[in-house]
This record gives sequence, structure tokens and C-alpha cells, in this order.
Amino acid sequence: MEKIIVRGGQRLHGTVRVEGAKNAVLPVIAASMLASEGESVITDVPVLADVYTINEVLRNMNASVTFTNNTVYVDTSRQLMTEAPSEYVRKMRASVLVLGPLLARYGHAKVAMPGGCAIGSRPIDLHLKGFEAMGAKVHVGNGFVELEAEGRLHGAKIYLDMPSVGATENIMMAAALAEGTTTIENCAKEPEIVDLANFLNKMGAKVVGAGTETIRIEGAEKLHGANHSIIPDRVEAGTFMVAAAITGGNVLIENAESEHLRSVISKLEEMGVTIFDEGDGIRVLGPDKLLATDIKTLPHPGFPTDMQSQMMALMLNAYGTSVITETVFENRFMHVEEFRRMNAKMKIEGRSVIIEGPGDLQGAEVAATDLRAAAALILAGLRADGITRVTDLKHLDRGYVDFANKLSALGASIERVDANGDAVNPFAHLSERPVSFLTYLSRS
Ligand SMILES: CC(=O)N[C@H]1[C@@H](OP(=O)(O)OP(=O)(O)OC[C@H]2O[C@@H](n3ccc(=O)[nH]c3=O)[C@H](O)[C@@H]2O)O[C@H](CO)[C@@H](O)[C@@H]1O
Ligand SMILES: C=C(OP(=O)(O)O)C(=O)O
Repeated sequence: MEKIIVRGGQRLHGTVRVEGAKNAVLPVIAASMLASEGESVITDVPVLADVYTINEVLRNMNASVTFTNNTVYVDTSRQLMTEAPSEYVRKMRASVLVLGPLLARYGHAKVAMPGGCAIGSRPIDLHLKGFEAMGAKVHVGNGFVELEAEGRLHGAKIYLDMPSVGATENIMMAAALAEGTTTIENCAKEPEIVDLANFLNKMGAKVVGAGTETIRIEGAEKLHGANHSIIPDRVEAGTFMVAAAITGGNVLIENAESEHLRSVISKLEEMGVTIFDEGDGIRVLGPDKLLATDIKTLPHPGFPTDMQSQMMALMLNAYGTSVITETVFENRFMHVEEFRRMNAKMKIEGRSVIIEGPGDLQGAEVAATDLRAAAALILAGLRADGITRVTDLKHLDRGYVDFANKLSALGASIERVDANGDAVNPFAHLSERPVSFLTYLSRS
């Protein structure tokens, strides 16, 4: 089994560049299926396992998809199949984002029902209620969800019980080809929602209000392919901010957008970290002594759940009592047990974790429980005494491009090795060799 081996104690310094956002590119590639003519050219695409998975989903439905040089070319002008291949859908929950585009374009869509995962049960009831309001019939059974509509979907007024990112995206995509106007109230306001709305508008849709709590979409009769570049990954940027902070380092994070990271920046500043905009990025200076703080995860612009475990690694090294409250996912504390293997002192109380710091973190063999936990354990290893070995790297590769090498370039003592202890770089030339990457992932 592959491992990342980290020797703690190096201060990070230098420059790192963040990639396009995973959580923006997946819905954008799904949305490209709405085009009945022309090619979509999507740039600044990160070379991630999830991108290969969504590309395979589309290819298996008869779309033409090419991924090279961080650019995805999608042509969906020929007739698509409306059932997504379960083999790939099961690898990634974001595959449910094909439902909205297929339903709107063909009046039919079928995918394997996504199950729960390591961070919670993750139902899709809000997506389905939205489709029903627009005229679709929903059948759930035998492990599948199937949607049918006679003729075009119609516009509807939809109120989301909670501002779900995926439901907002799916409904927005379906509404882009529906007859009439759809409003989504109490919708998600994440930067990735705005990026998707911008792409839809380039395809000929009329979407207004993205980034606020009400989005209005006037349906178009047809949409065409468009060129679009993906926004920077705010979670990758936040992860490198924590890497600089936890090691008392000095790192310039290029291509990071501070407007998307307000809540993270504010909490890091409370902990004593110095942060300022520089050029097209953010400079982060870690203090000698980190201070405790509290965070509560919330929908944007609140503190992102996708940064919760990385902040936990930081708080383990901060002076005082820190409390993390997770309100978005009911089960996103699996990494606590792994941190305990590293001698972390923390207590789970309901949806909160109480951390007494600074602990005396020691290197240990730990397993990634989800993709952000993978990064968080590596971050903890950067500061721990001795050697940390992190396994289950398939999670990491879903969301971080070349994480170990990027940290190594900043001065970390880190390497990725295979079962024989030989160095590996799974990302070398990947964009030219998607199939071998998928093979690699299924092995790791
Ligand atoms: C690919 C992608 O963009 N993933 C992100 C997206 O996931 P995702 O879109 O799955 O997250 P949601 O915003 O939908 O989920 C938020 C909460 O709403 C609940 N819920 C959601 C839909 C629904 O129909 N019913 C329901 O109850 C979920 O169980 C969860 O408790 O937003 C999450 C919250 O910021 C991030 O952690 C994920 O990284
Ligand atoms: C939870 C995440 O992603 P996904 O919704 O794709 O599982 C994440 O990016 O941290």
C-alpha cells in the first residue's frame, strides 16, 4: 500500500500555486451536457481523480471528452444516453449532478442512488423535490433514482430547507432548459455556485442572483458549448495556509482568492497568523505561538466544513482550549481517532470537539478517512515529533494535486512511497494518461 511519510519539524517557505477548484469543475463538466451544439472548453482544470471520474461518466454516456494540459474539451452535440454508468457513479457522490442536465435535455435520467459516506448520510431529497416542482416524476428503487418528465420541465418557485450546494447546482442546471422562470430561495451562496452560473450564462442561459440567497433562472430553448476557466480552489488554498501556519513558515499562495476565504482568514488571524494579499495570491506567516480559538462550520460565507479537519490539526498545536462545532455534516469527525494515534488530546461532545492544546503530537501510522482528513493528518505530521505515515491515499488524490511534492518544494521533509518503499509520483504526465491513472487509483 502506498504511504506518505512525513518527518516533522521543518518550517515551510517559498511559493505554491493552487489549482482550479474541484468543487467548481465537477458541476461545470456536468453542465456542459446541456449543450446540444458546439464544444465546451474548460480550462484551469485540476488533474484529480474526481475529474477523471466525471469525464468517464460523460464518455460512457456517449459524450466526447478529452482532458489534456489542464483543459477539458466536451462535445455533447450527439445524442447522449440518459443512464449514468454505475461503476463510475459509485466512485463519487458528485455524479448525481448529471441528473439535472439529463432530465432537462431529454426528460429522463437514471443514476445509482448515492449512499452515505465517511462524512455523513448525504441524502438528495432536496434535489428530487426541486425536480418534482419542475414537473418531473421521481422513482427510487432497486438502488437507482430515475426521473421522467413529459415534454419540457417548467419553471417553479423552489424553497430549499437548507442551502444545499448540490441541490442548488442541480436545480439551476435543470432550470436553464426549463420553460419559464425558476426561483431558488434559501439557495447555497458558495463561490462554486457563482462559477457554475457564469458558465451557464456563457452557454446561453439567463441566471441572475448567484452568490445571494435567491437565484432566478429564465429557461432557454437550447444551450451551446462555451469556454470557461475554473476558479481557484479555496480549500486547497486554505490547506496550504494551515501548512504555513502550523510550521511557523512564510509561504506565498499564488492564485488564492482572499474574497473566497474570509472566514478562514479571520479564524487564522485570531490564532495569531499574519495574512495579507500579495500579487495574485495570499502571503501567510505562521507565528511562533498559535492561540486557541473556536469554529463552527456553516454554509458559505460561514466557516467551510471542508476546512474543519485541517483547522483541527492546527488547533492541536495552539495554546488554550479550542472548540470545533460541525453543523453541516453529522459524522465528520472520523479523523479524531486518527489524531489520537498521534497522541492528540481531544474529546467529542455531540457535534463538537474540544481540544486542549498545545498537545505533544507524535508521529504515528494513520489512515486517511476522507479527503480533507488525509490533508489534515499530513499537516499534523509536519509539526509532530518524529515520523508520520499516512495511508489510504486514494482519498487525497480525489482532491489534491501532487500534495506531497508541493509541500516538499516548500521545504517539508515528505515523500510518497509504494509498498516497496520506492518513491512514486502518481501525477507525473497524468493528463496524457487517464486510463493508467484510473488503474493506479483502483490499486492504491
Ligand atoms: C462536489 C462538491 O461540491 N462537494 C461539496 C458540496 O457537497 P454537497 O453538495 O453534497 O453538500 P450539500 O451542501 O448538499 O450538503 C449540506 C448538508 O445538506 C444535507 N442535504 C443535502 C442535500 C439534500 O438533498 N438533502 C440534505 O439533507 C447534507 O446531508 C448536508 O448535511 O458541499 C459541501 C458543503 O459545503 C462540501 O463539503 C462538499 O465538498
Ligand atoms: C466532501 C468533499 O467532497 P465531495 O462532496 O466530493 O465528497 C470535499 O471536497 O471535502
